[in-house]
Amino acid sequence: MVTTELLKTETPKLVVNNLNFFYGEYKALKNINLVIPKNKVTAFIGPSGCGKSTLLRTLNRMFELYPGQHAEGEINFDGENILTSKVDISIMRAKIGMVFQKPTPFPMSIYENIAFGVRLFEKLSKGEMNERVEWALTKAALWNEVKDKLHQSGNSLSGGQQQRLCIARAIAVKPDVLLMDEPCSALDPISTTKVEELITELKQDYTVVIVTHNMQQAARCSDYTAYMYLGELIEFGETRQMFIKPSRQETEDYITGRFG
Ligand SMILES: Nc1ncnc2c1ncn2[C@@H]1O[C@H](COP(=O)(O)OP(=O)(O)OP(=O)(O)O)[C@@H](O)[C@H]1O
Repeated sequence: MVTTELLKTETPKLVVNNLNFFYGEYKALKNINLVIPKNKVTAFIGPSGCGKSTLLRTLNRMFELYPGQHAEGEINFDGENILTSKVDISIMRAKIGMVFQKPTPFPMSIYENIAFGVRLFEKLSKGEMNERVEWALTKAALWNEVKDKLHQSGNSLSGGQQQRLCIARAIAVKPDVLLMDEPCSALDPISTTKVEELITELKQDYTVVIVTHNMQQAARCSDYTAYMYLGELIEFGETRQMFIKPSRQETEDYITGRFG
């Protein structure tokens, strides 16, 4: 129902149909059906262990890096099911980029952190690469802080700057979708505000999906929210609506802190 309403106003970017996910025998996602709208921020919320990160990692097949994990069903990305074996995984992961909970700069310079991934996909001249590095760092609201020290190690930056560097790295390969797994949980309040502002700006160009434990963060940053519990999608809808008047009692109990 919500999906039908949503499709009247939004363009779907990712469409999840009958998705089940298994860690070995354990079924961690149960028949998930969900539409992620284009150029919007969608938040996954729910109590610890409900499957938020699992769902996020399924959206670009990140789980395949680990043995014994598999997904069944469909995840249509601009109409192509990315769970089929025909898909070129490295191209798909460049289109559906990921930012992790802990900032993970590569052990190389700030400049190389950006250029490294770009070189895997494109052959740019030195001048074009310089432009791309500046563009990505500007988009990630980091350029002014690092433009005079591009050849210093990425690890020399503060935690908040490192996380923006990781966002710049993901953006540099020109993805369509950015998946963010609790991107602010290792950051101080000022860095968190910067990254939240950045997320709001990024949706002009990208579709953003964010996992968060922080209700206020979901309310501040997202347009749509999915509430999950025990591997099931309980409710999905407009964030404003869900926080004012959720349609399910379970969602209300979680949002108001009565549960979880
Ligand atoms: N590598 C794994 N092997 C086996 N089970 C796992 C693995 N990772 C997660 N699980 C289980 O899958 C379920 C969903 O976990 P997931 O990490 O997706 O939840 P989450 O909602 O992101 O939790 P949190 O908010 O605590 O990060 C949990 O029951 C968890 O114990």
